[in-house]
Amino acid sequence: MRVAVIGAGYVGLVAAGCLSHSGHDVVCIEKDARKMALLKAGRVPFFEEGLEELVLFGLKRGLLQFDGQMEACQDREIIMIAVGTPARPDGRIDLSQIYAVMDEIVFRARFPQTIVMKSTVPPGFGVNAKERYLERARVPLSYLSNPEFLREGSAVRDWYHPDRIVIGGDDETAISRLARLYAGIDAPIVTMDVSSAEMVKYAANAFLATKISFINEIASLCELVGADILPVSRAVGMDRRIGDQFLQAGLGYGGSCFPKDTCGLDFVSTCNGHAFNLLKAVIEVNKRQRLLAVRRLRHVLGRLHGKTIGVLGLAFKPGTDDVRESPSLEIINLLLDEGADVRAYDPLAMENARRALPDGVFFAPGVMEAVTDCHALLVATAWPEFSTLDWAAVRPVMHPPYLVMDGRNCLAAEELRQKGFLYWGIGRPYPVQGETRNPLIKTGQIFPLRQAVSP
Ligand SMILES: NC(=O)c1ccc[n+]([C@@H]2O[C@H](COP(=O)([O-])OP(=O)(O)OC[C@H]3O[C@@H](n4cnc5c(N)ncnc54)[C@H](O)[C@@H]3O)[C@@H](O)[C@H]2O)c1
Ligand SMILES: O=c1ccn([C@@H]2O[C@H](COP(=O)(O)OP(=O)(O)O[C@H]3O[C@H](CO)[C@@H](O)[C@H](O)[C@H]3O)[C@@H](O)[C@H]2O)c(=O)[nH]1
Repeated sequence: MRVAVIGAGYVGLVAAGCLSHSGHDVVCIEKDARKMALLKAGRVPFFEEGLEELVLFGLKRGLLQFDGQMEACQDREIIMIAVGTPARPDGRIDLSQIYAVMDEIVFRARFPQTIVMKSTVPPGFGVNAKERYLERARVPLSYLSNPEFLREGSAVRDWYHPDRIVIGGDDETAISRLARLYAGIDAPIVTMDVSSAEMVKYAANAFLATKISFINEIASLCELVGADILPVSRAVGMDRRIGDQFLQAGLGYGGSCFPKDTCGLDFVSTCNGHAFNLLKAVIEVNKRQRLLAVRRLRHVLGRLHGKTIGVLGLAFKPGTDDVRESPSLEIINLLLDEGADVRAYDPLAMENARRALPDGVFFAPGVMEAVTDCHALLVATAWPEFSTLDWAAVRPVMHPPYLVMDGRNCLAAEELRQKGFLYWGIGRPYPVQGETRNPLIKTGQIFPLRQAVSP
């Protein structure tokens, strides 16, 4: 089929690469000139496992093209929109990129086409869009909601093996056309109305974020009562009704989706007169997890001014170079505010982090350079490179108290303790001998949740 994908970001480029690999004739339209130059040369502007190979393959077979102009979508049966929908500071979703492409599509349409919304847009958007845009078009245009559930770091695999394909719309012909596009993918197709499909996306992300904040709350309780979150979450997750995924306690969720989509859904709720208190608490707990790391460093080291902290991991999760809403970036900013010297390292995300962080951070060329002269280390991203590090070689280059704060519970705690580190994980037993309770976690007192969530 002849397809246009608008936006060559994580979603758009994966869609374009995978669809062309499946034999469709795809043009991917991207307005950023820097990205376009890279793409035309067969290079992917961000790291995503397996994507560059797909792009090169598509270019070579002539089934994938890149274009900087919207004219390129004029002769396509299907137009997929995959531009950004970032959050505004108040939580409202910024739909300006969507409006701009919808305007262009409608203005240029000369024959019936199907518009497929891959971007995450708030429930109700599609219904409004039909009135606002499609009724102005000179030719009949169909509109389908087709939310995307891929994860960064495993995006190509997720594209080919989704749990389900959700299609929202009322035009049966357009739905069948889109289903044919996905013919090579072995997944159930679930159809519904447009607003419901839009809601599925937000509900799924909000639920996954809820699981994370829930387990982080249990982790805090574990520290208070002297329990250990690792066996707790493992055994809780073995209940098939609960499932073992998204139960890893840590510094909280980051990335370009969960933070914006939880706040976006909260905003939609408020606009509709509904106080989604559960979701507000999920968001609040997530904010607290990041601050907890700084409070713990202060608790062990005293004043952070003049102390050297190594931050291992800048990407919001392993397997990506994306630093959008990365917990470690927020923590680094807080550490800098307190006068700490920060040495940072990430196997992939150094360049993006350099652009996002203020001056004053030392970006180490390797992990050993990052840990040298540090009083404390914070592991903020669970890169395998950190769990397999030669920790025996780390201690001699550090200063007392040799604190290792494991923000992702990805290190071998006992081994590190034996090697003379003061190891502290999230929801793990408090490291000071003779103490079972962590004196820092008094959720109700420090973060008066009830006050924070009241409308
Ligand atoms: N990143 C993910 O893992 C993921 C997963 C599922 C859904 N989503 C959703 O998909 C959407 C896209 O996310 P993303 O992470 O791929 O975004 P992104 O910011 O990585 O990419 C968006 C791209 O669209 C381009 N663009 C914007 N306006 C354009 C225009 N008028 N013409 C051509 N190109 C234009 C931008 O330059 C950018 O390259 C968002 O709504 C997001 O919430 C993201
Ligand atoms: O048990 C867990 C699992 C994840 N995380 C954190 O949660 C964040 C998001 O992780 P993940 O969901 O793996 O990454 P994303 O690529 O942001 O993918 C999410 O967001 C996408 C955009 O909407 C959706 O398409 C995906 O289905 C959804 O998983 C990261 O900071 C992780 O460190 C945890 O803290 N604990």
